[in-house]
Amino acid sequence: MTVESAQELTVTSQHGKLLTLSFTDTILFIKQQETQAKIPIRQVIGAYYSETSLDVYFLSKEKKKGDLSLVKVEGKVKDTNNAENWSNALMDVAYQGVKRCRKLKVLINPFGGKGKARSIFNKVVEPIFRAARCSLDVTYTTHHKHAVEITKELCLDYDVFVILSGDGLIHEALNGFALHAQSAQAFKIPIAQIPTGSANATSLNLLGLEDGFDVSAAALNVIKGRPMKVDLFAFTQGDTRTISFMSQALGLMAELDIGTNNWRWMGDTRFVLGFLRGLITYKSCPVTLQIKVAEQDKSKIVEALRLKHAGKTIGAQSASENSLEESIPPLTQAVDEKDGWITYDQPMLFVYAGQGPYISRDLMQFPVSLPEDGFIDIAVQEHTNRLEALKAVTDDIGPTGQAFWKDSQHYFKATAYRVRPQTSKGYVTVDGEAFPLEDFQVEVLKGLGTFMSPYGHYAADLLRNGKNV
Ligand SMILES: Nc1ncnc2c1ncn2[C@@H]1O[C@H](COP(=O)(O)OP(=O)(O)OP(=O)(O)O)[C@@H](O)[C@H]1O
Repeated sequence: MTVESAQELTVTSQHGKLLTLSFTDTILFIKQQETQAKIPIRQVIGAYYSETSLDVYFLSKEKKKGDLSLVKVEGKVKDTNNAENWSNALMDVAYQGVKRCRKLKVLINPFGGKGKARSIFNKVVEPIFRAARCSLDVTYTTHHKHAVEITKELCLDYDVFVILSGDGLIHEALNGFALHAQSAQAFKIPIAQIPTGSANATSLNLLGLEDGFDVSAAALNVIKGRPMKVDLFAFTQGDTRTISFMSQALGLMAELDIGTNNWRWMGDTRFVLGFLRGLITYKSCPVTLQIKVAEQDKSKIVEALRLKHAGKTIGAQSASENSLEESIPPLTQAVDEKDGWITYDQPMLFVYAGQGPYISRDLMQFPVSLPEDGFIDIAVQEHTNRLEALKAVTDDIGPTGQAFWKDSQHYFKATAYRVRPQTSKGYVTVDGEAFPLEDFQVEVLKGLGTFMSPYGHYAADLLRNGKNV
C-alpha cells in the first residue's frame, strides 16, 4: 500500500484522552485536541494491534538538540475492524525496503569508554531492540581480544553484529572475521557501533557529529540501517598481518592515543589533552615513508569527492577490487618509483593514514575519505612550528576538516604505503592499538568490510561541511 494520507485511527489512552493517529510515506501524525506531533516515519519502529489495544513505538527528541528516546503510545481502539490493517500498513511504510525483526548478535564491553555500556544497554538500547521485535544474542566481553574469539567462530546467520564499545572492539571483530573458516561471508555481516567507547569514530562517521554519540540514533541504525561496503587495510609487520579498518598513526598522533589510555575516564577529552601535551614536547617522527600514490593534488581530490556526491563514478581514480589473498610485494623487495611509488623522508610531526572523516569529535582528519574508493588517505604533518600544528585542532578547523588545506599538511590518496622507522623509540598504532615501531606496510582491501549505515555514505565530509545530509 502506497500511502499519501492513510485513514485515521482513533484510540483512547490509559488516561482517557482521545488520540488520532494517521500517517503518510514520511510522517506519523499524532493528534490530541489542538496539538499535533509529527514523527519522521524512519523513527517509527513498531505498531502492534492485539485484542482492541494498539501499541505504537517510535524514537523522538524531547529537545531539538537532545538525543532520541523511545516513546510508546498505547490505547484502546474504537474502530476495531480497521485496526489490524492500519497497523500493518504503518509497519509496511516504516520498514520500506529494510528487513524487520532483525537477528542481532550483541557484544558489550563493560569497560569501554567511561564504563557505562552495561547500563546503557539495559536502560536504553535493549528496550528499543525489543520494541522493534529484534531477536538478541548478547555476550559481555570478559577480556582483551575476546571479540576475536567470538567472531572467528560466529554463526553467519545474524543480520547485524552490534558492538557496544569503542573502535577497539570493532578492530578485534574484523580480525576475528579474517580468521573465520568462511571469512568472505563473515565480512559481509554488517557491523554497527553503539557508541559507548571513548572516540567512537565509527559512529561519528556513520551518523555524523550531531547523532554520533546518541546511543538511540545508533540503535535505530541497527534496526533500519542498510549495509555499506567499506575498504579495509592489510597491515603487515614481519610475517604478521593485521586487519585495520580505521587508521594507522605514527609520531604525535600515536602517542596521543596510547599515551592517554589511563585517561579513558575522561571520554574523548583525553585526545585533545593528549594532542596539547604532544605539542609541548614537539618531537619529530623520524621515518622513511614510501607511498604508492594515486593522487596528491588536493584540488583534484576534492573534485573527485564532488563528482562522487553528484553520483558520478571516479573513473581513473578508482582502484580495482582486492581480496585477502592478493598482496603487494614483501618489504624486502625494492619499490619501483616508476610504478607510482614516491619516497617522503622530510622531518614530520606525524603520519596519519586511514579512512572515515572523523577520528574524534574534535578532529576530522580525513575529510575527503570515501568508504569504498579503494584508497587509503594519508596525512603527513610537517615538523614546522607548534602554532601551525595547534591550529589543526582549533574549534573552527578541527571538526570541519579545514586542516586539509594547510600547506604544511600533505595529503595523499594511495593504494599502499610502507614505513621504515629510523628509531625504535615510540609506537605505531593500528586502529588505536599499539604495535612495535618496526618496518611495516599497508595495502588496501577494497570493499572487504561492511558497516550498517543510515545514509549509504559517510554522514559528513569536507564538502558537507561537517554537517549531516
Ligand atoms: N572485559 C574486559 N576487560 C578489560 N578489557 C576489555 C574487556 N573487554 C574488552 N576489553 C578491551 O577494552 C579495550 C578498549 O575497548 P574499545 O577500544 O572498544 O574502547 P575505547 O578505547 O574506550 O574506545 P575508542 O576505541 O572509541 O577510543 C579493547 O582493547 C578491548 O580488548
